Amino acid sequence: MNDAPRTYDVVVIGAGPVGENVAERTKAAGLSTVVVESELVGGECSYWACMPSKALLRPVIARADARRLPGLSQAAAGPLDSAEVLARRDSFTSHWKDDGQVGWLDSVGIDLVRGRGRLDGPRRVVVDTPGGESVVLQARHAVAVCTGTTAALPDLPGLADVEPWTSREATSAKQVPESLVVVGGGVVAVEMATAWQALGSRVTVLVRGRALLERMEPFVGELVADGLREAGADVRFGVSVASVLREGRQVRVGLDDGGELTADEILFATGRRPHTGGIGLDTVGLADGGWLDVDDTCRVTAVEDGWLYAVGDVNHRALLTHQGKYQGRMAGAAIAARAKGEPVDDRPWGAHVATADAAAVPQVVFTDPEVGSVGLSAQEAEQAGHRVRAVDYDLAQVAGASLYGDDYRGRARMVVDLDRNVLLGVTFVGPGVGELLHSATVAVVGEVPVDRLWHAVPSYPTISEVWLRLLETLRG
Ligand SMILES: Cc1cc2nc3c(=O)[nH]c(=O)nc-3n(C[C@H](O)[C@H](O)[C@H](O)COP(=O)(O)OP(=O)(O)OC[C@H]3O[C@@H](n4cnc5c(N)ncnc54)[C@H](O)[C@@H]3O)c2cc1C
Ligand SMILES: NC(=O)c1ccc[n+]([C@@H]2O[C@H](COP(=O)([O-])OP(=O)(O)OC[C@H]3O[C@@H](n4cnc5c(N)ncnc54)[C@H](O)[C@@H]3O)[C@@H](O)[C@H]2O)c1
Repeated sequence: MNDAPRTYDVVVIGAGPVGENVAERTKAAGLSTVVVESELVGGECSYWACMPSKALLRPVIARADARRLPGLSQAAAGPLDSAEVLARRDSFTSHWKDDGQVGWLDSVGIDLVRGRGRLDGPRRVVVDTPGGESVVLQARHAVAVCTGTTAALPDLPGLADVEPWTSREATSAKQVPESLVVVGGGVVAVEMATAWQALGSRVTVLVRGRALLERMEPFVGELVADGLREAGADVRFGVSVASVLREGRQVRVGLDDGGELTADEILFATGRRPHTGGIGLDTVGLADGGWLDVDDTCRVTAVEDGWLYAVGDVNHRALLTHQGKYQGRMAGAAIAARAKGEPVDDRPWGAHVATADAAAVPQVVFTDPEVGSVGLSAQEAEQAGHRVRAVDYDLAQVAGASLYGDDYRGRARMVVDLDRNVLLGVTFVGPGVGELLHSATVAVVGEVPVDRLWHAVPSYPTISEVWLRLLETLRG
């Protein structure tokens, strides 16, 4: 053990997208900063989540769009070249090598210590390196825990022997299984079912509840389920896995309704758990393995003296890369302000708080049809005590949408706060809506009065004209 501590202003544990952003902000503010990483710099997002999944999905969605256009549909009628799709996916993960991201850390002057970091009392981090050494890091001002999440698996006897797919295998598999069972009805389930079905697997989706994407507006799950079924997937609701057994190359899956399935692989897309086990939380008075509660500057509320921050997935505010990076920018700025004795602007929407986490989290789901949503659903808004009106519009009635593809199907909803005359949430479902979402995010975050939205004129003939139709529907 190398006991002599190396002292930095800021120590960041975990170099995923969020840890990188915290470090970038504190370093840019003139604070010496070190990041600790146990696997690959860039984190889950770069190698086993956002990037590989979207690289798999992009050709799937492009082909689906092409198939809706006479003159092009014939050319897009054939199967995807799965080898080419997987090869392009591999290039987007830099073949699971992090040299590029390490080069970026070097270029901005952030130090990297490879190994598993753990807290060892206030402001002190011990890193167990791959070479068996221990490196001690002492923070003058702050430690930021940015260790993310791992897949949560259900407690099924014999599950480990089956070697199930998690999001890691679903995004990095080198071959297309002939058949795949997907368990879960969340974002990972619907995106990965979309990808592997299009790449040639026979996909069965097992949803224990009654809908897909349950946290979104109810019509979202219905349209995504229709899309999956039309693509050939078998989507079943109200069914859970009761047993699993690997027999040769097949997995035998017993269902709680007495049914049985066999498939080459089974993917559990059943949520996430925090990557906080064994990272020394107990040495600073916190429970091992839990989510970390933070204030709006991402400072851990239960720790004295305010030196510990938890940023990104690990604080459970919004499990999304863009939202975690936003938290990273805010927390990094707050750490720097506090270190320099400067005022911290922690009023809502201030320079040092992640206010949007509660009011305006945007998310795009890359299925066919795509989904884009921001802010509160109508049900969430009502439960929060707002007096709201949900305004719906059939996207097929928008000229730009019908030009986008024949037999266009989609829907839009805006949730209007009737007392303040602003939008609390917006949801779009339909081909090509992902790039539309930021207009809604700006409207919600900016609390743009509905009367002023009338002056934001959408270009003709784009899908964005749905904004005008929603306003007309609201006015009656
Ligand atoms: C299949 C899938 C697809 C997704 N797609 C999207 C998407 O399209 N858009 C989107 O916004 N979000 C997406 N997400 C969510 C996104 O991946 C996460 O929100 C994001 O990765 C969180 O970033 P993070 O930095 O908090 O954590 P992570 O990316 O998990 O990074 C944490 C890092 O900490 C390291 N670490 C952990 N423990 C230690 C330790 N003790 N010492 C040192 N290092 C440690 C890990 O090795 C890792 O590198 C997806 C998730 C999945 C599973
Ligand atoms: N495009 C994107 O933005 C994107 C893509 C993928 C993932 N993500 C993020 O990653 C996070 C994780 O996604 P996820 O889909 O793994 O989690 P999730 O929480 O969104 O969905 C989990 C699903 O599994 C089901 N489930 C949980 N336990 C189960 C069990 N024991 N048996 C059967 N079903 C069970 C739940 O009912 C739910 O349908 C999400 O918060 C999401 O925001 C984002």
